[in-house]
Order: sequence, then C-alpha cells, then structure tokens
Amino acid sequence: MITLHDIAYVRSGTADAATAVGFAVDVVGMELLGHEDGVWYLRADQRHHCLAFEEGEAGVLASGFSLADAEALADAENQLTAAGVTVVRGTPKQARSRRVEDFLAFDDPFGNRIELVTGQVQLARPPHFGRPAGITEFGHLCLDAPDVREAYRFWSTLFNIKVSDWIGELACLMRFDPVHHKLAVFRGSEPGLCHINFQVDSLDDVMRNWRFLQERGVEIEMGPGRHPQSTAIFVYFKGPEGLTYEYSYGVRRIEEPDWVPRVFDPSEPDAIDMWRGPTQRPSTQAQLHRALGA
Ligand SMILES: O=C(O)c1cccc(O)c1O
Ligand SMILES: [Fe+2]
Repeated sequence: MITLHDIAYVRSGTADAATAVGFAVDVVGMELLGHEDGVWYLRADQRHHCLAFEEGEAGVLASGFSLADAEALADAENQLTAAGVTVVRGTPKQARSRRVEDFLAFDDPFGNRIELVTGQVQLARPPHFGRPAGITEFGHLCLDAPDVREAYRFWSTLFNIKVSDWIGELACLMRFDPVHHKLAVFRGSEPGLCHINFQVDSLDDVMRNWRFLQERGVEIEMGPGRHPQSTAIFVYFKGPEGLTYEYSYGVRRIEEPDWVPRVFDPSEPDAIDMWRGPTQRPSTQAQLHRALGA
C-alpha cells in the first residue's frame, strides 16, 4: 500500500496567465511567489506553492501528493507498476519546476494525471497574501471521474485512503489523515479538476469573502452553505478558465477508528448544503410520523 503524506499542489494550464494569476492573487488572496520558465507559483501556506499555472492550454495538468521519502517513492513505483499502472519518472528539470526533490506521474483509471512527489519545498516565512482572505491552508482537491465507485476502488486498494462519506454515486470524500477529506471525487463525464479548496480561519472569513466576491462580481457557484459531511461552512466561486475555488471553515476531523462512512442521498436538497434542508429533521420514526401527521 502506498502511503500518501499530504496533498502537495494542483498544476493547471492557462492560456491567459495574467488573468488567472491576477485572480488568484487579487481575488482568492494567494501570494504570487514568482514565475520561471512559463510557470507561475501561487502560495497559500507553508508549501512553496499549492497552485501552479503553466502557460499553455487551459485545464488541469496534474494533482500532486507528497510521500515521505525516496524509498517510499521507489516503493510506490514498484507497486503501481505491479498493479499494471504505467508510471513515468520525472526528470530533474521537471522536478525543479515543481520545486520537489523527485516525483513520478501516472494516470488514474479515468485519465486524471497524478504526481507523487518527495521533498516539496516548504517555506518558513508566512505567505504575503494578495488580500486578507483569512486563508490558513490548501484544504483539499476534488477530481472529476465518470465512475466514483471505481475511483474509490482505485484509491483505496493502492493507497492508504479511506472513504469518509459518500454522496450516493455522485461523490466520494476520502481521507488519508484525520481531516475529513483531502481528496474528493465527483461524478463528471470527463476527467478534470472539480474544485480546489482553501481553509479559512473563521466563519467570518467565509462571509467576508462572500461579500467581497459579490462586490467584485465574481460568479458564486454555491453557498454560503454548510456541508453535512464535513460540517464545514463553504462558498464556491468561479475563477478564470473554469477553475472553481472553494473557501471553507470548520472541516471536521475523524479520529474514530471505527468511523462508518455515511451515504447521503444526492436527490435530497440538503445533500451538499444542510442549510437547504428542512429546519428540523425528525430524528426518530415516531417524530417522523408525528411530523407527517400519521
Ligand atoms: O467539505 C465537505 O464535506 C464537502 C462535501 C461535498 C462537496 C465538497 O466540495 C466538500 O468540501
Ligand atoms: Fe470541497
């Protein structure tokens, strides 16, 4: 089993770097750490970057996950190869472009490019944020895949990944540490990046950001709302070239060794946002009957 240590970055192509980078700094609030050889590095926490824009065609290029060390990377290569997954080792130049010591790349069963990295550069000084959005860290990444169950099978058989919750066949929220999820897969017709999440410091930050986004005329995709799964309060918004960002606050941790994944019904209005549901959910059959006047 391959042990993922953390999420590392999302690497995305952009046909208009000035607009994509400008949005990430001026609207999302990230720090532009610099750019080199057509790659712009955006910082949100101690990672050198968690979002890299690479000049070229718009669209996600890769999602990076960090492993412990070189031995773990070599072992991962062997395990992936043994599982019939085609693995490509990164070159030193490509590793430098990612500010990692070494990495390998492969595609998930749907064509989402995944990179396993070691030695991602970490910076001691706090980020110089583009604006005070209250960002505390790169929280999670969400991929698209046509078959969420198959995606779960892939990740849970090869990696230290557990499912925290399902939203029917629509989504699978997965963890490899106590955070409720750092990897999610949502059903989509094509592989791709569903969204990138940033945790913020308070509920007030979510709401202040929502106001700021509205005043800037940024398209709010959903929220403010509250996810019944992680109980995080969230707002999703659209960036250039279809990149969806999410701020959220209060993601729960799962410390229980006997956690049983729940299955939320995607046809329910409150499946993703519990503030869209009834004000009071009857908690027992008797209450349900009374509520229904049975
Ligand atoms: O945080 C969550 O629970 C969550 C649930 C559904 C979809 C998401 O993007 C989430 O972050
Ligand atoms: Fe999310």
